[in-house]
Amino acid sequence: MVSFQCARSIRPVILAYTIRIPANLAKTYSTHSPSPTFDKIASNEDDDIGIRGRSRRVDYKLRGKGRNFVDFVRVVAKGGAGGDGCVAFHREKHIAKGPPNGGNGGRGGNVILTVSRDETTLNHVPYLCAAGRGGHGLGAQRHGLSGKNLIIQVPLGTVVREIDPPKSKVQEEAEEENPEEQRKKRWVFYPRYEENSDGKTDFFEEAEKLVDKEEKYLRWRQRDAAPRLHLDLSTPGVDVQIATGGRGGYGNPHFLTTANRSPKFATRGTPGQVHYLELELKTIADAGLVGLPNAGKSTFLSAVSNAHPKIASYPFTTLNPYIGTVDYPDSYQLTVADIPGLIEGAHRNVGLGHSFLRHVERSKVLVYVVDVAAERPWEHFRTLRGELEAYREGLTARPSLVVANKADVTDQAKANLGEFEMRVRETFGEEGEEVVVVPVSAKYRKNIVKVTTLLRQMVEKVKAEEALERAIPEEGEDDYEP
Ligand SMILES: Nc1nc2c(ncn2[C@@H]2O[C@H](COP(=O)(O)OP(=O)(O)OP(=O)(O)O)[C@@H](O)[C@H]2O)c(=O)[nH]1
Ligand SMILES: [Mg+2]
Repeated sequence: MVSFQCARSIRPVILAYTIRIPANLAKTYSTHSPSPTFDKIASNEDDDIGIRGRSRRVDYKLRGKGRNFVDFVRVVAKGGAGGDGCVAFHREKHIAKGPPNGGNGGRGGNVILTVSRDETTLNHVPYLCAAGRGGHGLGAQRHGLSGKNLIIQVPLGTVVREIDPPKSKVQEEAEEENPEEQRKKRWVFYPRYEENSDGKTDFFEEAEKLVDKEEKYLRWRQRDAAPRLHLDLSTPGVDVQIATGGRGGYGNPHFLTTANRSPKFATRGTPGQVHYLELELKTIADAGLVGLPNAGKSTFLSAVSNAHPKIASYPFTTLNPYIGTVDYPDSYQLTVADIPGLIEGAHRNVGLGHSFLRHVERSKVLVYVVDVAAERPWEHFRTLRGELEAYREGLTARPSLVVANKADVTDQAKANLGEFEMRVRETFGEEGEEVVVVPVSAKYRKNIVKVTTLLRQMVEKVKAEEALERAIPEEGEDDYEP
C-alpha cells in the first residue's frame, strides 16, 4: 500500500482526505495514464496555477462539498393534522336559541411520492416532509378546508424503507400525559357545557361513547395495514402515499340527538401519520460498468451511448453515476450506468468507498472495464471482483462481460491480452467458458459494435429468463379450488 496524500500539505483540513491506492495501481497511473495532477500534488513540486486550480476542485469535490448528487436520505414524513370541529349556534333576530351549526374540520394533507424519470437525485428531498394541516370548521356550517398534499418527485429506482423513530421521540411519547387528560384533549367545548344535561343522561358521556366506538371501528379497519413501509419505486408515473393526513374533527351538529338539542362540544382533528423513512436511490440500468479509476469507463460509456460524462486522465473524474442509453438501428434501447472507480479496500472506505455500487446492484449485466495496457491487468480484475463481493455476496455471479479497454496501446496490450483472457476465465471457474473478453479501444471507438451486440444479447437473455420465472406459478399457488 502506498499512502497518497491527495492534497497540498499546507492545508491541514484536506489531510483528512487521504486516498490510499494500492502500489500496483499507483504505478498504473504513472505508466499508462499519466496523471499530472496526482503526481504533482504528491511530489508537491509544481506551482502551475492551472494544475493547482484543478486539484483544488478535485479536493473540494472529494470532501463532498459542491456535490449536488444525493442517493441516500433519511426523512420524516408527517401527514397534516386534521382541523378542529366548531361549536356554534345559529343566531338570528327573533330566534333566541338557534340550532347548532358548527362546521367540521378539514382533513390533513397527505405526503405523496411521485416516481419521475426527470429526477436523477434525492438532493431536493427535505428532511421534514410535512403536509399542510386541515382548516378548522367555522360557524354557519362552514367546514374547514382540506390540508394541502405534499407531493415530492423522486427518481426511478428509489427504495423507501421505514426505520425506527429516534429514541428521544419514543421516550417523549411514553412520557405523555395520562390517558384521561388525552381524552379531554380530543374535545372543543362551549362555555358551560357541563350544564348541558337533562338530569337523567350525561350528554357528554354519550358523545364520548359514540366517538370511542368510531375510533374502535377505525382501528379494526386498519388492523391489516402493513406494519412497515418497504417500497421499491420502479414504475414511472406512480404515486405512493407515504403519510396520511389526520381526520378533521366533527362540528357540534354531529352530536345532535332528540334528547340533546344544543350539543356544546365538538371534536378536535386527529394528528397525521408520522413515518421515519430512508430513501435510497438504486439506479435501474440494464448494464452497469465497474472498473478501477482511469480504466476508461466514462470513455466507454460515451462511445456506446448518447451520454457525455467527464473524461480525464486523473483518477476519480467521475463522482456521480451517469446513465447512458444505447440506441440500436432497430430502435431497441438499453441503458448503461457508469459509476466512480473502485479501488482495493473500497469496502473499508478507501478512495470514494463502495456505496455507489448501489447503482449497479440492480443491473442485469455487469460490464468489467479493465485497462489491459496496464501492468498485470488480471490483478485489477481480481481486485474488482473482491470489492464487488465485499459489497454484496453473490454480486459477481451476475452475467458478466469483460471489456479489455485501451487495446490500442498496442505493445503492452498485445502482450497482456492472452494471459488476461486466460486468467479471467480461471477467476470465473466453471462458468469461465461462457465469459467473453472483448478487446476494445473506447477512445478510438474500435470494436464497440461487438460489445453492444453482445450486451444486447445478454440483456435480452436475462429479461427472457425473468419473464419465464414470472410466468411459471410457484408451487402451491394454484391449489385453490372453488
Ligand atoms: N489510449 C487509450 N486511452 C483511453 C482509452 N479509453 C480511455 N482512455 C483514457 O483514459 C483516461 C481515463 O478515462 P476515463 O474514461 O475518464 O476513465 P474512468 O474509468 O471513467 O475514470 P474514473 O471516472 O476516474 O473512474 C482518459 O485520459 C482517456 O482518454 C482507450 O481505449 N485508449
Ligand atoms: Mg469516469
